[in-house]
Amino acid sequence: MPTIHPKLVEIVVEQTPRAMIAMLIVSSAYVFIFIKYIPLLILLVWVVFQIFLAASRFYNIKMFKKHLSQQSIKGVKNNKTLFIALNIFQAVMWTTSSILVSIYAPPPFELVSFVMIIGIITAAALSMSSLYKAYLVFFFSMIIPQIIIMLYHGEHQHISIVIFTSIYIPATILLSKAILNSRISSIEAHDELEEKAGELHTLSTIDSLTKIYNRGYFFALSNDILLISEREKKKVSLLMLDIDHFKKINDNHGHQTGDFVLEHLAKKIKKLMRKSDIFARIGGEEFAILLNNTSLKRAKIIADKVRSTVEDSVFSHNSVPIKITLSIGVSELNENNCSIEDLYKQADEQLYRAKENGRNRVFP
Ligand SMILES: Nc1nc2c(ncn2[C@@H]2O[C@H](COP(=O)(O)OP(=O)(O)OP(=O)(O)O)[C@@H](O)[C@H]2O)c(=O)[nH]1
Repeated sequence: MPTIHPKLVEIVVEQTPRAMIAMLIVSSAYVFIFIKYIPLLILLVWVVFQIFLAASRFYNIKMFKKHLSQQSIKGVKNNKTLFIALNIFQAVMWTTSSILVSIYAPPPFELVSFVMIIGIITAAALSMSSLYKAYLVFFFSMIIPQIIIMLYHGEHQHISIVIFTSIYIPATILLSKAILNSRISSIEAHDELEEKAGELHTLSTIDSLTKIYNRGYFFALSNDILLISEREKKKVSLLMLDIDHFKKINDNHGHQTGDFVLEHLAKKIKKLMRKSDIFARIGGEEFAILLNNTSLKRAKIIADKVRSTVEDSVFSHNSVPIKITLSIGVSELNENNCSIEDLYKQADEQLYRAKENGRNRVFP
């Protein structure tokens, strides 16, 4: 059985309170028109039932909303069943109103009552079409008794109305189906747009090989973090990491092995980082880590931990063991290095020194 899109249910939930208010207005108009003819006690009982029904529907909608937000499948299913049951009850109430008119009011008031019911059914197409089956149940529970009442009166004008109603039935069903289809298309378009936006966000922020942040996003994110850290007077450090002699890995084992090493190195380093650290691939075999709330002294300890972990690791690709080392440059946020570009420039210079001093080391 196909499941109904939760957004369709949400539309019904949103529109029902408005439909209920309209229903109470029509009920008041009915009382105002027919108080002259229908005995007060009967009318009072009818009104009490209508109010009870409105309260039950409001309560059901409230629970519907709650279960939707809790994503409770069983709760939503129960609310949907109750929604249909209450609509049938509502149809019974309006049929009763027409029967009362037929009994107590003089002709042609049965026609006034008929027009009122047709108006309710048409307006309900707007609020209920999203739950199409529920609308069909409501539609037929409302229209069939009306046809029977018209046939019961049996005059030429009543038969004429039944003839027009039989044309009106498929037209209204088509109208409600069209409303449903247009809502489904707009929901689908919206979902597709959200999905595309998500994909675009990933493409613009994540490096496709290593699945960590890319250069552009690293600078954008780091800029924001530096602004907050400066305001809160917190220390921030930057590590620039570069694989030593990476070219040799590509040359000796092939580009695919090089890619494998980059991907698994990123995974290994990520495990060593805190959630608040910003880890990114800056380009080629170069990575950066922005360490939040971390002094230069502490950053050097972290850098050396990363360096020694990588030195001790073996990256096995197609049963070929690959060993690599890292050179790491470290810089700290201070009055001379106050932008991410300054921090990056200084860490890059320190990285150059780490390379010059023999590689597989942290500088300073
Ligand atoms: N497999 C693979 N290799 C890459 C990628 N990006 C850059 N490289 C390679 O990384 C190597 C970098 O070489 P170099 O800049 O000479 O640096 P290095 O060999 O690591 O030497 P040092 O940095 O001086 O220790 C080049 O061979 C690039 O082709 C990539 O995405 N995948």
